[in-house]
Amino acid sequence: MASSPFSTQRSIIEERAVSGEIDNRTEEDRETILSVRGLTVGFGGPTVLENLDLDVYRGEILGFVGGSGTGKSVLMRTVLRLNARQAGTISIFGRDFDNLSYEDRLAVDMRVGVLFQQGALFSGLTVLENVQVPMREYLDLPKAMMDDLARLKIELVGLRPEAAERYPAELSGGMIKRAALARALALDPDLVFLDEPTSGLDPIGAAEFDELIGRLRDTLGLTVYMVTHDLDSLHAVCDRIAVLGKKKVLVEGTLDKMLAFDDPWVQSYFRGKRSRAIFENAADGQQQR
Ligand SMILES: Nc1ncnc2c1ncn2[C@@H]1O[C@H](COP(=O)(O)OP(=O)(O)OP(=O)(O)O)[C@@H](O)[C@H]1O
Repeated sequence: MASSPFSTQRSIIEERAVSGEIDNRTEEDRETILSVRGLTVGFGGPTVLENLDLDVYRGEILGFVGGSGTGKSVLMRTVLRLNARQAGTISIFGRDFDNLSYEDRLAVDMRVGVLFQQGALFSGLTVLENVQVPMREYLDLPKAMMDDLARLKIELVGLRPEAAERYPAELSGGMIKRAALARALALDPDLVFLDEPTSGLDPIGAAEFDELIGRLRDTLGLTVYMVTHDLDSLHAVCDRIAVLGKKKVLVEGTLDKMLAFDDPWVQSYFRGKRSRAIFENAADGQQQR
């Protein structure tokens, strides 16, 4: 839903609340929004991903982690059809991508937003114009309407209205991430991919960004696929974690499952000094409440 540029954020929230999309569903009735099966990707040499399976469920924030160079970006780019694959199927919104017509692919693309690492804003365009890039690509709207919609998105991500007229070089790191998020939300997507959204932000900026992601998921019913190295983000906003290793999804589930999983990388990542500090502080905070 929500691909119409005419729907306001309020109506989206109301529709989703009425339709029961924003609720606490049990595991059994989770709707799979993205399903990857048997995915193999390589670039001529050894494969980067091999026979990988992954499901992403509607309304969740999935945190995707893994050692450097394990293929997190390759997986995301392959799902977005920016990389070729040697084998495997990708179903999105319940439809196998390989069997879609050109028009259906465009319709699927409109329901997906992407925030690339470093924001990837066009330096020669203002924030407003950057947010309008997907609108120009997919929609045929009068300029005044695109301006209104872009300003709405800019407000939605917590940027001040004046930011609309600024160029990327005039923005702080946190503002760039927010502007890139506004662009990812330009077409009211159902699913957003975020590639290391908090990298390069200071801890306060990163925490604010996490809070924004959580709030957008809660209010818009977004599904979020977030590649991250940020343990704070995993703890603060992710409902589920997936770990990439040995060319596939090594383990997925809750933090408790990660802590119990017998693998050297998973153990050092989730039981390292820094992780212990984050998780123990959080546990103390909960006990004191
Ligand atoms: N277009 C490409 N051509 C050849 N090799 C590639 C290409 N894209 C990625 N790779 C290789 O695939 C492997 C996985 O890269 P990828 O960028 O997905 O890792 P990552 O898990 O995202 O790492 P990081 O956390 O450091 O960003 C690397 O060895 C990389 O060199």
